[in-house]
Amino acid sequence: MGMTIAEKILAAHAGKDAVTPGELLECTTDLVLCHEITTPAALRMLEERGMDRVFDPEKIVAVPDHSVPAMNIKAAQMYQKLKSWVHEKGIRHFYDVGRGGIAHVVLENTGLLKPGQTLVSGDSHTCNGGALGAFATGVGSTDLAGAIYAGRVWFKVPETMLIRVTGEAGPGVTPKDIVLEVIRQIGADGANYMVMEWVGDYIDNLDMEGRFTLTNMAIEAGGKTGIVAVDGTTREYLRVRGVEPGEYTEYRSDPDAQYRVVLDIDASQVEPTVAYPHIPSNGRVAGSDAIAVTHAYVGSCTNGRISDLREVARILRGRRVADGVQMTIVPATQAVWKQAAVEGLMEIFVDAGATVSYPSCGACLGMHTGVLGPNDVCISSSNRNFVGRMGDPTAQIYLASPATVAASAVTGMITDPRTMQGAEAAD
Ligand SMILES: CC(C)[C@H](C(=O)O)[C@@H](O)C(=O)O
Ligand code: SF4
Repeated sequence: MGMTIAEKILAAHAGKDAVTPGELLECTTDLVLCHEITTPAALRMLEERGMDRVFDPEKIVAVPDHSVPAMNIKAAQMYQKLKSWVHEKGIRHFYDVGRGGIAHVVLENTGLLKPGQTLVSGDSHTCNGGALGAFATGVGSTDLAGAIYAGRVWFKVPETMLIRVTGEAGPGVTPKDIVLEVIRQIGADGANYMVMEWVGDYIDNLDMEGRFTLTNMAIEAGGKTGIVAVDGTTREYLRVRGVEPGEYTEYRSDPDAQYRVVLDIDASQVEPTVAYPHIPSNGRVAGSDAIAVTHAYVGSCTNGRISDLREVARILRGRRVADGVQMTIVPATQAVWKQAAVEGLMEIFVDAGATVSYPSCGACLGMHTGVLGPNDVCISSSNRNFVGRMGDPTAQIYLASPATVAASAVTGMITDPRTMQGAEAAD
Protein backbone atom coordinates (compact mmCIF):
# COMPACT_ATOMS: atom_id res chain seq x y z
CA MET A 1 0.00 0.00 0.00
CA GLY A 2 1.23 3.49 -0.80
CA MET A 3 2.38 5.86 1.92
CA THR A 4 2.16 9.61 2.47
CA ILE A 5 5.19 11.84 3.04
CA ALA A 6 4.52 11.93 6.77
CA GLU A 7 4.21 8.14 6.99
CA LYS A 8 7.49 7.73 5.10
CA ILE A 9 9.33 10.12 7.39
CA LEU A 10 8.01 8.39 10.51
CA ALA A 11 8.81 4.93 9.13
CA ALA A 12 12.37 6.00 8.37
CA HIS A 13 12.79 7.32 11.92
CA ALA A 14 11.39 4.17 13.48
CA GLY A 15 13.62 1.89 11.40
CA LYS A 16 10.65 0.41 9.52
CA ASP A 17 9.89 -0.08 5.84
CA ALA A 18 6.23 0.73 6.18
CA VAL A 19 3.81 2.11 8.76
CA THR A 20 0.04 2.53 8.87
CA PRO A 21 -2.10 5.12 10.64
CA GLY A 22 -2.88 4.26 14.23
CA GLU A 23 0.36 2.36 14.76
CA LEU A 24 2.45 3.38 17.77
CA LEU A 25 6.08 4.08 16.98
CA GLU A 26 9.17 5.18 18.78
CA CYS A 27 11.01 7.57 16.49
CA THR A 28 14.35 9.28 16.59
CA THR A 29 14.29 13.07 16.67
CA ASP A 30 16.67 14.96 14.41
CA LEU A 31 16.09 18.25 16.14
CA VAL A 32 14.58 19.49 19.40
CA LEU A 33 13.56 23.14 19.64
CA CYS A 34 13.53 24.64 23.14
CA HIS A 35 12.10 27.92 24.41
CA GLU A 36 11.98 29.38 27.90
CA ILE A 37 8.31 28.63 28.66
CA THR A 38 8.06 24.85 28.42
CA THR A 39 11.70 23.73 28.55
CA PRO A 40 12.28 24.57 32.26
CA ALA A 41 9.49 22.14 33.28
CA ALA A 42 11.03 19.38 31.15
CA LEU A 43 14.45 20.07 32.63
CA ARG A 44 13.05 19.93 36.16
CA MET A 45 11.56 16.52 35.41
CA LEU A 46 14.92 15.25 34.22
CA GLU A 47 16.80 16.78 37.14
CA GLU A 48 14.44 15.26 39.70
CA ARG A 49 15.14 11.81 38.24
CA GLY A 50 18.89 12.28 38.02
CA MET A 51 18.62 12.16 34.22
CA ASP A 52 20.11 15.55 33.66
CA ARG A 53 21.77 15.15 30.25
CA VAL A 54 21.09 15.95 26.61
CA PHE A 55 21.14 13.30 23.87
CA ASP A 56 23.16 15.48 21.49
CA PRO A 57 23.91 19.15 22.08
CA GLU A 58 24.26 19.69 18.32
CA LYS A 59 20.66 18.64 17.77
CA ILE A 60 19.12 21.03 20.23
CA VAL A 61 18.17 24.55 19.19
CA ALA A 62 17.35 26.99 21.97
CA VAL A 63 15.51 30.25 21.37
CA PRO A 64 14.00 32.30 24.20
CA ASP A 65 11.04 34.08 22.63
CA HIS A 66 7.80 34.29 24.57
CA SER A 67 8.61 36.57 27.47
CA VAL A 68 11.77 38.28 26.31
CA PRO A 69 13.19 40.73 27.07
CA ALA A 70 11.75 39.77 30.45
CA MET A 71 8.81 41.87 31.63
CA ASN A 72 8.87 40.60 35.21
CA ILE A 73 11.06 38.64 37.62
CA LYS A 74 9.40 35.29 36.92
CA ALA A 75 10.08 35.70 33.20
CA ALA A 76 13.67 36.66 33.95
CA GLN A 77 14.07 33.44 35.93
CA MET A 78 12.69 31.29 33.09
CA TYR A 79 15.11 32.93 30.71
CA GLN A 80 17.99 32.39 33.15
CA LYS A 81 17.10 28.72 33.47
CA LEU A 82 17.20 28.19 29.71
CA LYS A 83 20.41 30.13 29.33
CA SER A 84 22.32 28.41 32.13
CA TRP A 85 21.25 24.97 30.81
CA VAL A 86 22.40 25.91 27.31
CA HIS A 87 25.82 26.89 28.63
CA GLU A 88 26.13 23.91 30.93
CA LYS A 89 25.31 21.41 28.17
CA GLY A 90 27.37 23.07 25.46
CA ILE A 91 24.36 23.78 23.22
CA ARG A 92 25.78 25.88 20.42
CA HIS A 93 22.58 26.60 18.52
CA PHE A 94 21.46 29.21 21.01
CA TYR A 95 19.73 32.26 19.56
CA ASP A 96 19.83 34.59 22.51
CA VAL A 97 17.75 37.73 22.91
CA GLY A 98 19.10 40.20 20.37
CA ARG A 99 20.20 37.40 18.04
CA GLY A 100 16.98 35.50 17.52
CA GLY A 101 13.28 36.23 17.73
CA ILE A 102 10.24 33.95 17.57
CA ALA A 103 11.65 30.42 17.73
CA HIS A 104 9.73 28.90 14.81
CA VAL A 105 10.67 31.72 12.46
CA VAL A 106 14.27 31.75 13.67
CA LEU A 107 14.54 28.01 13.08
CA GLU A 108 13.03 28.03 9.58
CA ASN A 109 15.77 30.44 8.54
CA THR A 110 18.77 28.67 10.02
CA GLY A 111 19.08 25.78 7.58
CA LEU A 112 19.18 23.48 10.62
CA LEU A 113 15.75 22.00 9.92
CA LYS A 114 15.94 19.94 6.76
CA PRO A 115 13.40 18.07 4.65
CA GLY A 116 12.74 14.51 5.74
CA GLN A 117 13.66 15.20 9.36
CA THR A 118 11.68 14.94 12.58
CA LEU A 119 11.43 17.99 14.83
CA VAL A 120 9.72 18.24 18.19
CA SER A 121 9.29 21.12 20.58
CA GLY A 122 7.17 21.96 23.59
CA ASP A 123 5.19 24.38 21.48
CA SER A 124 2.04 23.76 19.48
CA HIS A 125 3.12 25.81 16.45
CA THR A 126 6.11 23.58 15.77
CA CYS A 127 3.98 22.40 12.82
CA ASN A 128 5.29 25.56 11.15
CA GLY A 129 8.43 23.66 10.08
CA GLY A 130 6.37 21.21 7.99
CA ALA A 131 6.58 23.65 5.07
CA LEU A 132 10.14 22.37 4.63
CA GLY A 133 8.93 18.81 4.03
CA ALA A 134 9.81 17.72 7.57
CA PHE A 135 7.63 16.07 10.22
CA ALA A 136 7.49 18.85 12.80
CA THR A 137 5.16 18.76 15.78
CA GLY A 138 4.54 20.07 19.26
CA VAL A 139 4.75 17.76 22.28
CA GLY A 140 4.03 18.09 25.99
CA SER A 141 6.73 18.65 28.59
CA THR A 142 7.10 14.94 29.41
CA ASP A 143 7.72 13.99 25.79
CA LEU A 144 9.96 17.00 25.47
CA ALA A 145 11.98 15.74 28.43
CA GLY A 146 12.28 12.32 26.75
CA ALA A 147 13.40 13.89 23.49
CA ILE A 148 16.02 16.03 25.23
CA TYR A 149 17.32 13.05 27.20
CA ALA A 150 17.17 10.27 24.62
CA GLY A 151 16.54 11.86 21.23
CA ARG A 152 13.48 9.70 20.92
CA VAL A 153 9.76 10.32 21.01
CA TRP A 154 6.66 8.17 20.52
CA PHE A 155 4.03 8.89 17.93
CA LYS A 156 0.76 7.34 16.94
CA VAL A 157 1.01 7.45 13.15
CA PRO A 158 -1.51 10.11 12.10
CA GLU A 159 -3.94 9.84 9.24
CA THR A 160 -3.47 12.46 6.54
CA MET A 161 -5.84 15.02 5.08
CA LEU A 162 -5.00 16.14 1.55
CA ILE A 163 -5.72 19.80 0.85
CA ARG A 164 -5.57 20.55 -2.85
CA VAL A 165 -5.49 24.26 -3.58
CA THR A 166 -5.79 25.18 -7.23
CA GLY A 167 -6.13 28.36 -9.23
CA GLU A 168 -4.89 31.85 -8.61
CA ALA A 169 -5.91 33.88 -5.61
CA GLY A 170 -7.50 37.21 -6.41
CA PRO A 171 -5.88 40.54 -5.54
CA GLY A 172 -5.60 41.10 -1.80
CA VAL A 173 -6.09 37.40 -1.00
CA THR A 174 -3.13 35.88 0.83
CA PRO A 175 -2.13 32.46 2.24
CA LYS A 176 -3.59 33.56 5.58
CA ASP A 177 -6.99 33.95 3.92
CA ILE A 178 -6.62 30.50 2.36
CA VAL A 179 -5.84 28.82 5.68
CA LEU A 180 -8.61 30.70 7.51
CA GLU A 181 -11.02 29.56 4.79
CA VAL A 182 -9.84 25.94 5.13
CA ILE A 183 -10.33 26.06 8.91
CA ARG A 184 -13.73 27.70 8.42
CA GLN A 185 -14.76 24.81 6.18
CA ILE A 186 -13.43 21.93 8.27
CA GLY A 187 -13.80 23.37 11.77
CA ALA A 188 -11.37 23.85 14.65
CA ASP A 189 -11.30 20.07 15.14
CA GLY A 190 -11.64 19.22 11.45
CA ALA A 191 -8.14 17.79 11.16
CA ASN A 192 -7.87 16.30 14.65
CA TYR A 193 -4.62 14.35 14.94
CA MET A 194 -4.20 14.43 11.16
CA VAL A 195 -1.37 15.62 8.99
CA MET A 196 -2.56 18.40 6.69
CA GLU A 197 -0.71 17.85 3.42
CA TRP A 198 -0.89 20.82 1.04
CA VAL A 199 -0.72 20.24 -2.72
CA GLY A 200 -1.95 21.89 -5.93
CA ASP A 201 -0.76 24.54 -8.35
CA TYR A 202 -1.51 27.33 -5.86
CA ILE A 203 1.00 25.71 -3.47
CA ASP A 204 3.48 25.07 -6.29
CA ASN A 205 3.47 28.79 -7.07
CA LEU A 206 3.68 29.89 -3.44
CA ASP A 207 6.91 31.14 -1.85
CA MET A 208 8.26 29.63 1.36
CA GLU A 209 6.98 32.43 3.59
CA GLY A 210 3.43 31.77 2.43
CA ARG A 211 3.87 28.03 2.90
CA PHE A 212 4.99 28.57 6.51
CA THR A 213 1.80 30.54 7.17
CA LEU A 214 -0.23 27.54 5.97
CA THR A 215 1.58 24.81 7.92
CA ASN A 216 1.83 27.04 10.99
CA MET A 217 -1.93 26.97 11.48
CA ALA A 218 -2.43 23.18 11.26
CA ILE A 219 -2.90 23.08 15.03
CA GLU A 220 -5.79 25.54 14.71
CA ALA A 221 -7.72 22.75 12.96
CA GLY A 222 -6.50 20.21 15.52
CA GLY A 223 -3.88 18.89 13.10
CA LYS A 224 -0.82 16.99 14.27
CA THR A 225 1.16 18.95 11.71
CA GLY A 226 1.09 20.47 8.24
CA ILE A 227 3.40 19.46 5.44
CA VAL A 228 4.42 20.51 1.93
CA ALA A 229 6.54 18.31 -0.33
CA VAL A 230 9.96 19.58 -1.36
CA ASP A 231 10.14 21.30 -4.74
CA GLY A 232 12.39 23.79 -6.51
CA THR A 233 11.20 26.59 -4.21
CA THR A 234 12.20 24.61 -1.11
CA ARG A 235 15.55 23.61 -2.58
CA GLU A 236 16.40 27.19 -3.51
CA TYR A 237 15.32 28.47 -0.08
CA LEU A 238 17.64 25.96 1.57
CA ARG A 239 20.48 26.52 -0.88
CA VAL A 240 20.49 30.23 0.02
CA ARG A 241 20.83 29.10 3.65
CA GLY A 242 23.84 26.92 2.85
CA VAL A 243 22.03 23.57 2.59
CA GLU A 244 22.52 21.58 -0.62
CA PRO A 245 20.06 18.92 -1.89
CA GLY A 246 22.54 16.11 -1.13
CA GLU A 247 22.23 16.92 2.58
CA TYR A 248 18.61 15.90 2.99
CA THR A 249 16.02 13.34 1.93
CA GLU A 250 13.03 14.31 -0.16
CA TYR A 251 9.92 12.26 0.44
CA ARG A 252 6.89 12.32 -1.80
CA SER A 253 3.48 10.77 -1.21
CA ASP A 254 2.80 7.72 -3.36
CA PRO A 255 0.03 8.00 -5.96
CA ASP A 256 -1.89 5.30 -4.08
CA ALA A 257 -1.31 6.80 -0.62
CA GLN A 258 -4.37 6.68 1.62
CA TYR A 259 -5.99 9.91 2.73
CA ARG A 260 -8.66 10.18 5.38
CA VAL A 261 -10.12 13.27 3.70
CA VAL A 262 -9.47 15.17 0.48
CA LEU A 263 -10.41 18.82 0.45
CA ASP A 264 -10.48 20.88 -2.74
CA ILE A 265 -10.09 24.62 -2.53
CA ASP A 266 -10.37 26.94 -5.51
CA ALA A 267 -8.10 29.83 -4.55
CA SER A 268 -9.87 32.18 -6.98
CA GLN A 269 -13.05 31.84 -4.92
CA VAL A 270 -11.44 32.70 -1.57
CA GLU A 271 -12.01 36.23 -0.28
CA PRO A 272 -10.13 38.17 2.39
CA THR A 273 -11.26 36.27 5.48
CA VAL A 274 -11.55 37.29 9.11
CA ALA A 275 -12.00 34.79 11.94
CA TYR A 276 -14.44 36.31 14.42
CA PRO A 277 -14.14 35.71 18.18
CA HIS A 278 -13.51 33.34 19.84
CA ILE A 279 -12.37 30.53 17.57
CA PRO A 280 -10.22 30.48 14.42
CA SER A 281 -12.91 28.58 12.48
CA ASN A 282 -15.38 31.45 12.80
CA GLY A 283 -14.45 32.95 9.42
CA ARG A 284 -16.43 35.54 7.49
CA VAL A 285 -15.57 37.77 4.54
CA ALA A 286 -13.64 40.86 5.67
CA GLY A 287 -15.82 43.91 5.91
CA SER A 288 -19.15 42.03 6.04
CA ASP A 289 -20.09 43.78 9.28
CA ALA A 290 -19.31 47.22 10.71
CA ILE A 291 -16.84 46.45 13.50
CA ALA A 292 -14.79 49.20 15.08
CA VAL A 293 -11.33 48.22 16.38
CA THR A 294 -9.20 49.67 19.17
CA HIS A 295 -6.05 47.64 18.37
CA ALA A 296 -4.30 46.29 15.29
CA TYR A 297 -1.48 43.78 15.70
CA VAL A 298 0.89 42.50 13.04
CA GLY A 299 3.28 39.82 14.20
CA SER A 300 3.58 36.22 15.47
CA CYS A 301 5.00 33.03 13.99
CA THR A 302 2.11 33.01 11.51
CA ASN A 303 2.51 36.44 9.96
CA GLY A 304 5.50 38.41 11.26
CA ARG A 305 7.80 37.76 8.30
CA ILE A 306 9.33 40.31 5.94
CA SER A 307 6.76 39.65 3.20
CA ASP A 308 4.02 40.41 5.76
CA LEU A 309 5.67 43.66 6.79
CA ARG A 310 6.10 44.70 3.17
CA GLU A 311 2.40 44.20 2.59
CA VAL A 312 1.56 46.27 5.65
CA ALA A 313 3.93 49.02 4.50
CA ARG A 314 2.32 49.09 1.07
CA ILE A 315 -0.98 49.92 2.69
CA LEU A 316 0.33 52.29 5.37
CA ARG A 317 2.52 54.30 3.01
CA GLY A 318 1.22 57.86 2.99
CA ARG A 319 -1.64 56.96 5.34
CA ARG A 320 -2.23 57.27 9.10
CA VAL A 321 -3.53 54.77 11.61
CA ALA A 322 -7.01 55.98 12.63
CA ASP A 323 -7.32 58.05 15.79
CA GLY A 324 -8.12 55.83 18.74
CA VAL A 325 -6.47 52.76 17.22
CA GLN A 326 -3.26 51.40 18.69
CA MET A 327 -1.26 49.57 16.04
CA THR A 328 1.64 47.34 17.06
CA ILE A 329 3.97 45.80 14.52
CA VAL A 330 6.33 43.06 15.71
CA PRO A 331 8.93 41.76 13.25
CA ALA A 332 9.26 38.04 13.96
CA THR A 333 13.06 38.01 14.20
CA GLN A 334 16.02 40.35 14.45
CA ALA A 335 16.76 39.59 10.79
CA VAL A 336 13.25 40.65 9.79
CA TRP A 337 13.60 43.76 11.95
CA LYS A 338 16.85 44.73 10.23
CA GLN A 339 15.52 44.01 6.76
CA ALA A 340 12.47 46.16 7.47
CA ALA A 341 14.79 48.97 8.56
CA VAL A 342 17.02 48.60 5.50
CA GLU A 343 14.02 48.72 3.17
CA GLY A 344 12.63 51.85 4.82
CA LEU A 345 9.54 50.10 6.18
CA MET A 346 10.18 51.30 9.72
CA GLU A 347 9.88 54.91 8.61
CA ILE A 348 6.53 54.16 6.97
CA PHE A 349 5.29 52.46 10.15
CA VAL A 350 6.37 55.27 12.43
CA ASP A 351 5.03 57.97 10.12
CA ALA A 352 1.70 56.16 10.09
CA GLY A 353 1.59 56.27 13.89
CA ALA A 354 2.25 52.57 14.55
CA THR A 355 4.55 51.28 17.27
CA VAL A 356 7.26 48.81 16.25
CA SER A 357 8.26 46.39 18.96
CA TYR A 358 11.20 44.01 19.45
CA PRO A 359 10.91 40.45 18.11
CA SER A 360 9.01 38.24 20.56
CA CYS A 361 5.73 36.38 21.05
CA GLY A 362 4.66 39.20 23.39
CA ALA A 363 1.25 40.45 22.36
CA CYS A 364 0.27 37.23 20.54
CA LEU A 365 -0.50 35.51 23.82
CA GLY A 366 -1.14 38.54 25.99
CA MET A 367 2.13 38.46 27.85
CA HIS A 368 3.54 41.91 27.08
CA THR A 369 4.02 44.63 24.41
CA GLY A 370 0.34 45.36 23.99
CA VAL A 371 -1.87 43.40 26.37
CA LEU A 372 -5.57 44.05 25.68
CA GLY A 373 -7.79 45.64 28.31
CA PRO A 374 -11.52 45.13 29.03
CA ASN A 375 -13.69 45.31 25.89
CA ASP A 376 -10.78 46.13 23.57
CA VAL A 377 -11.28 44.96 20.00
CA CYS A 378 -8.19 43.77 18.17
CA ILE A 379 -7.64 42.80 14.55
CA SER A 380 -4.63 40.51 14.59
CA SER A 381 -2.40 38.70 12.10
CA SER A 382 -1.74 35.91 14.63
CA ASN A 383 -3.33 32.48 14.84
CA ARG A 384 -5.55 32.28 17.94
CA ASN A 385 -8.50 34.34 19.10
CA PHE A 386 -9.56 32.40 22.17
CA VAL A 387 -11.15 34.14 25.16
CA GLY A 388 -8.43 35.96 27.11
CA ARG A 389 -5.72 35.04 24.60
CA MET A 390 -4.34 38.57 24.28
CA GLY A 391 -5.30 39.91 27.69
CA ASP A 392 -8.64 40.64 29.33
CA PRO A 393 -11.31 37.96 28.79
CA THR A 394 -13.82 40.55 27.60
CA ALA A 395 -11.54 41.65 24.75
CA GLN A 396 -12.52 40.54 21.24
CA ILE A 397 -9.92 39.23 18.79
CA TYR A 398 -10.43 39.00 15.04
CA LEU A 399 -7.82 37.08 13.01
CA ALA A 400 -6.87 38.21 9.54
CA SER A 401 -4.07 38.66 7.02
CA PRO A 402 -1.51 41.44 7.51
CA ALA A 403 -3.17 43.30 4.61
CA THR A 404 -6.57 43.22 6.31
CA VAL A 405 -5.01 44.25 9.64
CA ALA A 406 -3.31 47.25 8.01
CA ALA A 407 -6.41 48.34 6.09
CA SER A 408 -8.47 48.07 9.28
CA ALA A 409 -5.92 50.06 11.27
CA VAL A 410 -6.25 52.90 8.78
CA THR A 411 -10.07 53.05 8.75
CA GLY A 412 -10.59 52.05 12.38
CA MET A 413 -13.13 49.46 11.15
CA ILE A 414 -12.56 45.89 9.98
CA THR A 415 -11.94 46.52 6.31
CA ASP A 416 -11.63 44.47 3.14
CA PRO A 417 -8.13 45.38 1.90
CA ARG A 418 -9.39 45.29 -1.70
CA THR A 419 -11.27 48.51 -1.05
CA MET A 420 -8.07 50.39 -0.29
CA GLN A 421 -5.77 51.60 -3.03
CA GLY A 422 -2.35 50.01 -2.89
CA ALA A 423 -3.72 47.10 -0.87
CA GLU A 424 -5.18 45.20 -3.78
CA ALA A 425 -1.66 44.45 -5.03
CA ALA A 426 -1.04 42.22 -2.00
CA ASP A 427 -0.41 38.60 -2.92
C1 LIG B 1 3.60 28.91 25.48
C2 LIG B 1 3.40 27.82 24.50
C3 LIG B 1 3.38 26.53 25.22
C4 LIG B 1 2.18 28.02 23.62
C5 LIG B 1 1.97 26.91 22.60
O1 LIG B 1 2.40 25.80 22.73
O2 LIG B 1 1.33 27.13 21.60
C6 LIG B 1 2.23 29.36 22.88
O3 LIG B 1 3.27 29.42 21.97
C7 LIG B 1 0.93 29.64 22.21
O4 LIG B 1 0.91 29.98 21.03
O5 LIG B 1 -0.10 29.53 22.88
S1 SF4 C 1 4.09 33.83 18.19
FE1 SF4 C 1 2.22 33.30 19.29
S2 SF4 C 1 1.52 31.40 18.40
FE2 SF4 C 1 3.64 31.67 17.79
S3 SF4 C 1 4.82 30.54 19.30
FE3 SF4 C 1 4.69 32.66 19.99
S4 SF4 C 1 2.88 32.71 21.34
FE4 SF4 C 1 2.77 30.82 20.17
